[in-house]
Amino acid sequence: MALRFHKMHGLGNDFVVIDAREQAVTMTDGLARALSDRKTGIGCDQLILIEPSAVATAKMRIFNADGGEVESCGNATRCVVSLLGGEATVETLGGLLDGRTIGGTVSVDLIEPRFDWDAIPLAYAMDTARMPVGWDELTDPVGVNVGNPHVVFFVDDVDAVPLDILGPQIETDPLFPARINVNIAQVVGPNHLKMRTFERGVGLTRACGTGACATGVAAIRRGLMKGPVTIDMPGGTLVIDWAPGRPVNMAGPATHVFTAEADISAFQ
Ligand SMILES: N[C@H](CCC[C@H](N)C(=O)O)C(=O)O
Repeated sequence: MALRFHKMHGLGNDFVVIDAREQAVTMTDGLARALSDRKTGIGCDQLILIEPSAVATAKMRIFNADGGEVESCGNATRCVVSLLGGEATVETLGGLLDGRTIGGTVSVDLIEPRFDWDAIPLAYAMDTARMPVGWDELTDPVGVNVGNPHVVFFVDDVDAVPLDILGPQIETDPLFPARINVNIAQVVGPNHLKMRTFERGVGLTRACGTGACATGVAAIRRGLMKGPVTIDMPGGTLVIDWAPGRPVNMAGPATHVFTAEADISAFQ
């Protein structure tokens, strides 16, 4: 079966984007995992499917590298908005997301963040502004759902944290019944953060759009700063804006690397 796909990325968080409105594609967790594999497949952090929508410009389905379908993906949303002509409403499991292109930057409104323990979700009630939990040097995090679940730890030096070791422990802790995206952040200036993410279902990525949104919201909610917040990740910088009662906004680049066609019958 010939499959046409776009290889894209948002600050190095990379995607295989398949437009299922123009070709018949039956995506399964197994096929998503196989295509995402960097050694035996095409290779990406997330596999993205564009489908028709009755309520938006298009529907976007998101499959992590482990094959699991999830609610939201900020960097991929910018890529899909740019593919759809630079202005679009994108339907996801995490909500309807409005995006527009301003200069070379794609700006997307995610949802209004949710902080209730059972909206993160957590396995039991606790204050999500200062969660009384810890894993080695990572303690006292903020829990927030921006369409998908995130925990945010503030640390003195993000580069000194063994996130490759602590990330998987936290991601799969029973406290998080849907697992969790793990973010660590360091204040490097007024309204300026440096952060790294261990993503649910993927691992360490060069950038995480929803992670940056969750981290910017967490810093503002903690009173560390006000929006807009500049956030530096290993793959580059996003600007996050939010105030209580509003959707969180993320602005940054979307890169279309190439379009190709592949015979994927070996995967079926
Ligand atoms: N790993 C995330 C999905 C992708 C998030 C990230 N790539 C982004 O840009 O938001 C999750 O399981 O919720």
